Amino acid sequence: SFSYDYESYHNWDQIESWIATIANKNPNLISRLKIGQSYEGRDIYLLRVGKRTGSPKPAIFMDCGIHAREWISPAFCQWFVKEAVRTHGTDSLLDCLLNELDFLVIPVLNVDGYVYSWTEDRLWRKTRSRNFNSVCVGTDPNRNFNAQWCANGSSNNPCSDVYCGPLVESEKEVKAVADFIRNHSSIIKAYLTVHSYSQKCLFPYSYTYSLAYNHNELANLAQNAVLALQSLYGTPYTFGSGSSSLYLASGGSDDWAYDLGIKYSFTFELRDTGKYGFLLPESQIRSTCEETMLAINYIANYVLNHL
Ligand SMILES: NCCCCC[C@@H](C[SeH])C(=O)O
Ligand SMILES: [Zn+2]
Ligand SMILES: [Zn+2]
Ligand SMILES: [Zn+2]
Repeated sequence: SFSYDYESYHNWDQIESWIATIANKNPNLISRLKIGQSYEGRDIYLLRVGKRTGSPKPAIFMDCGIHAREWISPAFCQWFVKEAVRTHGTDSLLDCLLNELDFLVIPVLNVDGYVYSWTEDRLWRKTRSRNFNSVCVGTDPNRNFNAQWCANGSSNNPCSDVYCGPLVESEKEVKAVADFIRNHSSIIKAYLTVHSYSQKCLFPYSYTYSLAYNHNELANLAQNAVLALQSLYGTPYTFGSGSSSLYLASGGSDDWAYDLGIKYSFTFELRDTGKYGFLLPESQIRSTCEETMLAINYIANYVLNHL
């Protein structure tokens, strides 16, 4: 296969050409879709990973790079796709899962923000949409979904890093992913969104302290996913509902997907717990991705057994 360094961070140009190449090289396992365009006109790509068996298969949706500065997130989505290719035909757990499931992977959702974090401001979080009558740029895409939009845990100040935006789904990136999920909600059985940092596995709700209707199931699943993750290097993770184990946050993608009816919905906060924070060294990409694979595979296997 073509050479690509999965243990270093890549700029958008490199990731965009990786997306094209990995799909072209593996036509029986990967197809590339464009689900929309960013505010600044860049393409937003989705990779459908799974074996073509003719019949439509249940799918797990996973997005990376909602927040620009969280570079370990796109690194993980690339790692995941690489592992699907690498283990194809080996009867690995992932290979077996891919007999029955598709993974719908968005390597970088907030492409404009990602580019900006490479070129101008490494710690940028939001989109790069221009705000009417404000000098401040961008909306927090993870406060822009239609889930108790702009309530507690978000701000209506365009200068805030948790600015909810002028309207629900005001961001083209958010609208693109929400439209895609709405249009495929019958096959999407789980929603996963990958962030950093704080080493947590979170599930709904973040917009309220009320418990999700399958809270106990989600808590057990999160606990076991975290145990699987920890089994590799002992990296300590915590888990729980977003509101209880992190903070109140309205307008989130996970809560929105959950209320749409996708009952397995998780937000992963990858390494670390603050030593490097968003600036996780490249030397930790491999171990972070390897341990996270165990959690994702665990959840996927559970979902497959609970369709
Ligand atoms: N729906 C919110 C899930 C919990 C918060 C996740 C973090 C990731 Se940086 C955030 O969006 O503040
Ligand atoms: Zn295979
Ligand atoms: Zn984030
Ligand atoms: Zn985070």
